[in-house]
Amino acid sequence: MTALQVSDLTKRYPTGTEALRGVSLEIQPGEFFGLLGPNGAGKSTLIHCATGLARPTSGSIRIFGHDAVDHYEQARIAVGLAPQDLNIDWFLTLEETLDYHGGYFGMRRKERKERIAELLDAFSLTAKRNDRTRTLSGGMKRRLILARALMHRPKLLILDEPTAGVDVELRLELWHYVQRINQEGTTILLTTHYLEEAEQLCDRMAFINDGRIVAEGTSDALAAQYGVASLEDAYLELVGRKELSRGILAGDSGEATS
Ligand SMILES: Nc1ncnc2c1ncn2[C@@H]1O[C@H](COP(=O)(O)OP(=O)(O)OP(=O)(O)O)[C@@H](O)[C@H]1O
Repeated sequence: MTALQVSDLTKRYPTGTEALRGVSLEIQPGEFFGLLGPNGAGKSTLIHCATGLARPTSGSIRIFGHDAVDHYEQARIAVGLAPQDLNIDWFLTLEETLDYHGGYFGMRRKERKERIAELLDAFSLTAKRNDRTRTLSGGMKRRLILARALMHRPKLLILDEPTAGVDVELRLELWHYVQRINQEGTTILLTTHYLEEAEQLCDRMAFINDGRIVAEGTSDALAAQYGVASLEDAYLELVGRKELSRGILAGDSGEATS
């Protein structure tokens, strides 16, 4: 069964913007799949449609066979979302944050308690379990976001630019965590602006531009499709060299990609 099946999806916002113009995509169980594209390409809109935060104008989305548009409940249970923005309640402790999330997804008290202990340990957060989330460091907040997304044992984890604005050390640490989650069997959809990140983590990826999937495959296949030597060159063919000169492909630590 396909983990995520998006068929001919369109999304027109009330403003008239056509954010998605017939997107079709399939991600297989266990895959680590990257969605790459410039600002405004439609990545967040696609994620919002797949997580029930936005309603597509037309087309269909199935998550492990469950309709994610009209009968969302089963599909929603199969998905964990780690959003780009740190949308945490700053007045809750770490344990409460995970506990409320588990409760929302219908987990029983005993199951929640066990899962919280397991996740706090896996993400090296046990010592902080009774602290309020606002006292955490940036890296700990990112790890908590990941732990919360995994709390209800989703089969598909969606990571929306998980390392945007983080330093190199934390980026490597987060890569390590998400690779392990994938190796343990969770399917992952990652959006990122960092080509190095996509190359390190993803089995396959797709380029999205102006609401359309314009290329799809492994890093090597994408390069071959554009007749260039690397993923970076293929991406530059897609977005044009202007974006690179504005620094969008460079990490926050200042490491340049060309
Ligand atoms: N709620 C909204 N109402 C109207 N237009 C929107 C809304 N959300 C996004 N858009 C528009 O839809 C298009 C796609 O935006 P989207 O946020 O999906 O792109 P993105 O690829 O995630 O970009 P970024 O990399 O900057 O996050 C853009 O033109 C954007 O301005």
